[in-house]
Amino acid sequence: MPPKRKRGRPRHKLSQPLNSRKNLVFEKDIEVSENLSKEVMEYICSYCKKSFKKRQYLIAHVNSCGNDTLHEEKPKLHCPKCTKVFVFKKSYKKHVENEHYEGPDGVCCEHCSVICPNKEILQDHLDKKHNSGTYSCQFCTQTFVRRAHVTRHMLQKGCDGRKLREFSCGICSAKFSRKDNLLVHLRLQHIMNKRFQCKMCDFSTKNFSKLILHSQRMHLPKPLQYECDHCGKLTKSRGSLTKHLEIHGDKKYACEVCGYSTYTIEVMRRHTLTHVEDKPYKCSICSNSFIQKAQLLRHLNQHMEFVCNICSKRFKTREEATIHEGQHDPNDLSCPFEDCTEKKFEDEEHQSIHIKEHLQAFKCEVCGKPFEKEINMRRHVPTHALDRPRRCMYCVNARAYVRGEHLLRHVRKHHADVFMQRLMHVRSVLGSYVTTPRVTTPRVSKSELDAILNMLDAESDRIIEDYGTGVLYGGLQDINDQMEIEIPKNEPNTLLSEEELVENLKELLSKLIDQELLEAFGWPDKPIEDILEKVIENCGARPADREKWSRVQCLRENTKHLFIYVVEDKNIAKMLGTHTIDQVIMHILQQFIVKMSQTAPLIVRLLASSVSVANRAGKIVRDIMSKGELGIVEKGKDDYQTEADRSAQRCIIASLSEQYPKVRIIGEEDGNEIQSSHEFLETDADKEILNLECPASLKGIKEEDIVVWVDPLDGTAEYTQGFLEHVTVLIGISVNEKPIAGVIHQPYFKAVGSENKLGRTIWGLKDVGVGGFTPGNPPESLIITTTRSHSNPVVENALQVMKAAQVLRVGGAGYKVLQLLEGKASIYVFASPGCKKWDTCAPEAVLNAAGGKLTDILGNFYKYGASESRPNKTGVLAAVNDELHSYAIQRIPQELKDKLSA
Ligand SMILES: Nc1ncnc2c1ncn2[C@@H]1O[C@H](COP(=O)(O)O)[C@@H](O)[C@H]1OP(=O)(O)O
Ligand SMILES: [Mg+2]
Repeated sequence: MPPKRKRGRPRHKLSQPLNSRKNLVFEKDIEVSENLSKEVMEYICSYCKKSFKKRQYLIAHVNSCGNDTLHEEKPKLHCPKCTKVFVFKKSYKKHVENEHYEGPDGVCCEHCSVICPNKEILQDHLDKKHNSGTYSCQFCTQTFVRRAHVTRHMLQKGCDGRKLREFSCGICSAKFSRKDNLLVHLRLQHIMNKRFQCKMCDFSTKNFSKLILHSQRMHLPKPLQYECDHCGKLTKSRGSLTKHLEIHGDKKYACEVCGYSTYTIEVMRRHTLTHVEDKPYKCSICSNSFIQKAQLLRHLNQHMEFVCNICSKRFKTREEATIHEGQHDPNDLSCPFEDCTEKKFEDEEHQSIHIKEHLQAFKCEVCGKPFEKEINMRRHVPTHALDRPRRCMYCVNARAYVRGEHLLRHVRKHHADVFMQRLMHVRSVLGSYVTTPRVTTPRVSKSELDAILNMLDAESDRIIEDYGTGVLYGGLQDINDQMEIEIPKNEPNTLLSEEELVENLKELLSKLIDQELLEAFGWPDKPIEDILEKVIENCGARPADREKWSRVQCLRENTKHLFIYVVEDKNIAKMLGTHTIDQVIMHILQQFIVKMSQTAPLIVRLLASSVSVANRAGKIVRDIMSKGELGIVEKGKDDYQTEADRSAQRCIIASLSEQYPKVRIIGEEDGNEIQSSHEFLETDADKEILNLECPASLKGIKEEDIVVWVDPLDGTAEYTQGFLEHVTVLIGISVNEKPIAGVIHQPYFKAVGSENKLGRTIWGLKDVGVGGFTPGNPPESLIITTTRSHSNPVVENALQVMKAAQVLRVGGAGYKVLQLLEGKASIYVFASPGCKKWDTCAPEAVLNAAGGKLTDILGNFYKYGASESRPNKTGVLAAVNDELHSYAIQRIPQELKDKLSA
């Protein structure tokens, strides 16, 4: 069928290329009637859009305009009373007569300045300008702008039951509803045999208007374009540019059904139709309807497939498919696809398996999944994309979904209240509100679901905009929801800093992923994000797009994938719905600790707990000092106690006795029976220690065998005098009266390069070794370390006999032993009874584990049983090795030894 002629007056102006002034072609001059003011006329240059009052001015202008392909437009008529412009004189005259009537019997429009000659014309004006869309067909309820359109609609559609007029072509079978269309058809198809030839190329057509279109598209210079200053977009007309500029303003049109907002009213009108079940363009084959005609046409293509039953080749018509099918030989066992190299098959089954492979021609380029229809493959591909996932802002971790329907399914199932509220809103706005809002399984139409999805998208956009892209996690939970979420103990409800996140992820990967695999991916040298991505890719998932997400977002997103694709643990998957990614990470790591602390041997667990508890006590010591209220109490001569001693001891004893109730714990300060205070309870255990391999000799130790000696603040005198680096927290673990493990925590230690971070914890375990510091070789010359605040003539006498190159006078037994361990001194000598079991138990255990030795001045080991007397009456003598220890013992005069043991 020939293409239908477009209705209305032709939009394009006839134009031809011109090479010289001679070739200038003008439309036939308009006869300007006397009563038309010349002021209203103008002649416009179509190249530079300059306007001229007279035609000859325009002709003169053409010479200077410099364009050799000029063409002229018809002069335009400007109405002096309003802003309307006319091309046709007739229209202009009609406009003046009907809308600017000057006679005495004119009727005024109450909405605008128009004056009409009579009521009918006024009614027409009202219909057209002020009552749009109010005329409807009483049979099909379609609405129209004008009354006349209803009549035309009746004639064309036959809604009122009257038989439609039909104009058939007598030569071919073409049928037309309008006589003029039939005449055009006859003229073009059957009478005029002539083809119109393009003068610039070989193109020819029977249809003259097609020739015009062709020459405009192919041979005219690019139409004048208007450029947007904001984004550089080019538009063909000034009007389109004005329209386009709206998008640089606010999204001022909001849909009251779903909250979607946009810049222009046209887009909003189109959007509103998405909420209407009955869309204007209906498919005659199925129940689908569409907003745009192009959508319907695309959809109809899907119905237009006729498939060969043998090779499933597709055809546009049934006839073509049937003819093709007939060409197949039913006994032929070859592949019917022409360009296939596999020709013969053993049997029909093999043949059909092979044919299926041909039919699944569309493969997803990400996962290789085959599809028979390209459209299905296209729908599938975005499931791999993480570019802009939709997010459920009602989950703490803002769970991401690639497909809208999955988000909807999730919200409907897990946030039923939210879903119902949105549904009620949509229905109330659309006027389909149900009287029983609490329907357990409401039937929800597709357009309602689309509206709810739009609302969810708008909500998540708003949140992301408000909070910035850095905060995607933790969205819109109601207070009630938040209360329902049980945050596991020790998991902070806040987001981790980037540094903390990286540290925790490293630990997580080392726990979850096989070491060999990690090393293959570049562990531990490559950045954590690279390794995480490789782990995810290795499991067939696609990592987050680095260009679209920040580093922290990528880390969190990829960790989520790690949990979903790599760990595949049901409980973790469940937790992802209720906790932030950071919380899940912390929870898993905590679980590892709990698991380790349940399975590790008692002595390892106790040491690990002691390290954590000593850290906490150190913080208490610092906090009390920074508050400045030390609460000093004099216990005896040169023996002080502060609030720091008391509080730190309370923390240590409460925390250890809570976890190890049968272990005997003896602290320096009075009140060992101090009640456990939850304020100071520390139940963490150091992970590094929990990972230690416990020697067989220590595995069988029971709680009852253990006595723990606690000096909550060794070097109290120094603490009160400001020699803070001398201060230590000591926890010594003894079994069968011997010190076998110990912790020396230095609350005021400053590591070089990280001066802001205070404190370090040194530990030692028999037959395992020491940790928390870098051991140093003993100094080349003999350096002795001794008391700073508890000296006396006997102590000085013992020092003199050592013939040392240097004597260091520092506070605390713990600090002095540290000096030995770090190679700052080689022997610790204190020939006085002031030290107690809690001062030496931990230092002795650590020194032993490092290969050193601590005894009394006589060379005897102290015993650390619970019933032992507390004071170390015969002084302290410690050295980094046996040799130096023996040397010191030999140097101490017998007279001095006798004096101390007396
Ligand atoms: N005469 C003393 N009276 C009380 N405590 C002493 C005495 N001599 C030593 N100590 C304790 O032994 C530790 C080591 O002694 P010094 O620092 O003199 O070398 C001291 O930190 C101190 O413990 P504390 O400070 O915990 O009271
Ligand atoms: Mg002490």
